[in-house]
Amino acid sequence: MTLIYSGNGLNSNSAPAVREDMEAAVKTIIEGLGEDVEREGLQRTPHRVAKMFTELTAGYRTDPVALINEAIFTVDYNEMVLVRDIEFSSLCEHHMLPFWGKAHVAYIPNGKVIGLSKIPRIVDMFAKRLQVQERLTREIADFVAEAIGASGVAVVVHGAHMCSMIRGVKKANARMVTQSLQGVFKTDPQIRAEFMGHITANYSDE
Ligand SMILES: Nc1nc2c(ncn2[C@@H]2O[C@H](COP(=O)(O)OP(=O)(O)OP(=O)(O)O)[C@@H](O)[C@H]2O)c(=O)[nH]1
Ligand SMILES: [Zn+2]
Repeated sequence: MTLIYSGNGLNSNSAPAVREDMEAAVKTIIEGLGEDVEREGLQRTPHRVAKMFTELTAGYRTDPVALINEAIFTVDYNEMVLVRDIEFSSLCEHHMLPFWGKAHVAYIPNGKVIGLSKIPRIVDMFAKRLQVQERLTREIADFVAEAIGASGVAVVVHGAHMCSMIRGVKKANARMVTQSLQGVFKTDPQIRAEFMGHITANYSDE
């Protein structure tokens, strides 16, 4: 299997060492705020922040082949598969502030299905990077499409962006909705309508 998004081969489970130059950069920011970097509460903050950003960008170090772990199965099923309400958090690439929300990922198989848990793992691999919501949405769809050769893929993402909630335009209630519709989801209005119906439905187990 060839995958378009190759990781750098590192295993995302082993936390990488925190770079000292990142800590120094955080220290510079704290000093720029006029704070005393040596006071007790701030002494380890450069280390904590560098470690935090490394954790929040673990997707750069996720190996996509290890993620899928060959969990692609031949199944005689050619109807929609949908995993909805996948919570995610990411960092906006403009401000490095969080954005978070839910992703809904559907596909129509073409002979192959993918392990259920792999869909949220794919969402996380692309969310844990510096992102814009549009690219996140597109990358999830492209990856699923290529991994299983689906007849169609649909991804809808709802996001709340802290950078426009607590600063700047300060619209705490505004939400961004993005979508990537590929294959039959783009060409067949009925399949698209079924998908939209499933992601807006209230199921009794919720
Ligand atoms: N399209 C898109 N824009 C985003 C996303 N996250 C943040 N932004 C926007 O990126 C833009 C950056 O605009 P700039 O004018 O360069 O930055 P700024 O001066 O901080 O802008 P304001 O947020 O308007 O104060 C802002 O409009 C943000 O709302 C995203 O996921 N997608
Ligand atoms: Zn932002």
